[in-house]
Amino acid sequence: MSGQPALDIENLRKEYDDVTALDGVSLTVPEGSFFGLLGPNGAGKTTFINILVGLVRKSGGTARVFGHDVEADYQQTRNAIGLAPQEFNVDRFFPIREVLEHKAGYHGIPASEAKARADEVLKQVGIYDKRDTRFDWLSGGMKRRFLLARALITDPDLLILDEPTAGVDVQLRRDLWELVTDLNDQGKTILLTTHYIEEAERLCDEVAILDSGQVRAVATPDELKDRGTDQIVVELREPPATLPDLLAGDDRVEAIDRDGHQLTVTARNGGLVAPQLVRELDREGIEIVDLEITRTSLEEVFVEMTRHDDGDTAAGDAGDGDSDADADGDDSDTDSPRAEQQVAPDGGQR
Ligand SMILES: Nc1ncnc2c1ncn2[C@@H]1O[C@H](COP(=O)(O)OP(=O)(O)OP(=O)(O)O)[C@@H](O)[C@H]1O
Repeated sequence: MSGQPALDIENLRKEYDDVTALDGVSLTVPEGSFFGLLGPNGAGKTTFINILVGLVRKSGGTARVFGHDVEADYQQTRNAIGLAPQEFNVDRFFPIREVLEHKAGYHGIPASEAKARADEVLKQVGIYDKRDTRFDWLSGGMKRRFLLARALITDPDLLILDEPTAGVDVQLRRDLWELVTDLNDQGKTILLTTHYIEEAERLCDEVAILDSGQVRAVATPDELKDRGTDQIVVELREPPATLPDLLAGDDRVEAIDRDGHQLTVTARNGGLVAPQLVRELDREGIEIVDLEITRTSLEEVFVEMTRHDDGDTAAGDAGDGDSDADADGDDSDTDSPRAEQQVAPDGGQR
């Protein structure tokens, strides 16, 4: 335990010519947490990650990883992070165990230990029997597992997973969820970016919603859902022609609509409003036949928060998992990353 937050980000900015990718992002990610970074395409998630791993130089603000400044203390920062990127930027010509050994060597792990470590992480992600296979020959799901193995080779304290389940089938997604949950239980801090809202909801203690380079909210998935509105739909047996004034003065209630025998109440915290509604109807002698509460989904809250004035929302992005990030953020892989600039270990730009 370092005693420092895994991420301590203040007023982080990044401009690419006339595009502002990060517009004053401040965030704290506690050590040991499972933190989600959600945002529509172009929100700035990849830029944020690339700054952490030294692939993109920030334009302003500060970013610290377990207390290490990402630029001044590049090597310590980089050694603390394991990144599983979206793109398959892997050396395709060597057996995957060798790829892992090279990467371990790059991070200063002696050759004698590197092999054992490579075997260990391959077993951990369930592809040990493929150790002598080239990356290109792995199935899509195994490739995702391999990226995770590569991120784990240095036993990092912070694991960054950039769309780890993009394009994988349901079974593998569940396997990967189990794996990363175990890693988090073992003490690793996890930063996850995802388009799958269900994934964030299941896995994350806390999520930040990033939109147009700004943090719109940081909260637990449940807290975010509480910000949305729920619907309480009540079927009444013999309602009077005119209903009494229900839930008067309750500022959680946004609307009450009646359609024949059906009453629909739109309210925040529907689960808490419903008992009051039942009491009031009972007091008025109006019998309830059926009552159903539909909770707002995290996806609805997300769409609402990232809705733009032009009507463009993040909704179309949910689930497509398609992006063009391309870096695992160190020099140990031969394929060059799509970074606009790279920050060298000495803090200069490559
Ligand atoms: N190297 C670059 N040069 C110029 N503009 C860039 C560069 N990289 C990113 N951008 C722009 O910065 C903004 C943020 O992009 P970024 O890739 O960080 O978003 P993202 O949230 O990761 O999106 P996605 O979900 O599609 O991966 C976008 O407008 C993008 O076009």
